[in-house]
Amino acid sequence: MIQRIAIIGLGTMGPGMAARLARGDLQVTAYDVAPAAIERARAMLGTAEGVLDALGIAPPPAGVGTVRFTDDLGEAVSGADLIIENVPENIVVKADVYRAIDGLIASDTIVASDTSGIPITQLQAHISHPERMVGMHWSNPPHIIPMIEVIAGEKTAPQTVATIRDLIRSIGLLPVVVKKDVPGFVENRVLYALLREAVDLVERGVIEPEDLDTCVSWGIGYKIAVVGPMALLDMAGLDIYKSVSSFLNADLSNRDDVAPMVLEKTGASKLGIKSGEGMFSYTPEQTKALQADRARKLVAVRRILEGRE
Ligand SMILES: NC(=O)c1ccc[n+]([C@@H]2O[C@H](COP(=O)([O-])OP(=O)(O)OC[C@H]3O[C@@H](n4cnc5c(N)ncnc54)[C@H](O)[C@@H]3O)[C@@H](O)[C@H]2O)c1
Ligand SMILES: Cc1ncc(CO)c(C(=O)O)c1O
Repeated sequence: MIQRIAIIGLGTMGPGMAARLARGDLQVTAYDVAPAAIERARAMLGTAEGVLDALGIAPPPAGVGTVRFTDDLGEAVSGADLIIENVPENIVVKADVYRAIDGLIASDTIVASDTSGIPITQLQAHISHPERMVGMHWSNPPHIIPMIEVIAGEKTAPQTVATIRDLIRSIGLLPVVVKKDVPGFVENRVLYALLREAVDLVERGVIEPEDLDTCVSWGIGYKIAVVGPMALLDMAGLDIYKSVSSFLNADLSNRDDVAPMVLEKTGASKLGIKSGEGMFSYTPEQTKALQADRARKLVAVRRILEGRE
């Protein structure tokens, strides 16, 4: 049974994840190699807890768990039943972490990666006892989005998958077990198909970025939150999908490299909210207001989708 969890890497994803797990009466230790990231995460924890209150996620009868921050890797993983690796999407960086923890943890401690899409089979080549490694892919913001993908690599034991699936379920979240270890798993394969086309349309001047967002959020996103893609095919009619896809599929972007617009912006350190500019520009005040507004709307929509309002 999982009771103690260590989170390694406290950037965009770590703090919300820590808050959500503690709300499930789990004891969390949170570690990052960068002291500034630990301080930022400490500050973000309270905000995430406020959002969990607004979502009406009541602590279990046993009470709320704890989140303890540490700058010592050994202390972070000591006695953990589960380690969630949450460091940058780079196999070299992730493999360094697995090597660093390998001698510090028991052979049956489960090691989960929040990778966005590196196959688990590749990751588990860098750890001893690969049967205890599993993909546990959260979606951002992790304290608000309830779905988590669970992915087995070639060497993952079925029991490891079952333990993580049951843990997710036990704290009121929604596990989805992905049946094949394909790059990007399922959520990001679908998301990146959409993002490839969206970037291409903006890059080719078909539409302005603001209008692209209006079109997709109101035309597709709002609807797809209620009617998933498979159900949408039935709602539209498979005959319509057959006719449209017969001419449209061949015209969709099939770019197999990164779009020049994205390379240009990342090359100029325009990374989005985290750097103050990306597709749009953000002052620190705007960022704060935007994040609060998005959290408020996501909470309201989720409550309605769950039939709680
Ligand atoms: N950002 C998203 O929307 C999102 C969503 C789901 C999954 N993910 C995945 O989660 C992982 C983390 O993503 P993120 O967006 O939180 O990244 P991030 O860059 O915001 O944060 C990564 C953190 O890891 C820390 N770090 C780097 N090396 C480390 C080490 N050796 N030991 C401990 N800490 C270390 C960094 O200091 C940083 O704070 C990635 O694999 C990413 O693909 C990201
Ligand atoms: C652009 C992008 N890439 C990856 C992920 C998750 O792995 C997300 C997300 O969760 O929102 C994302 O937006």
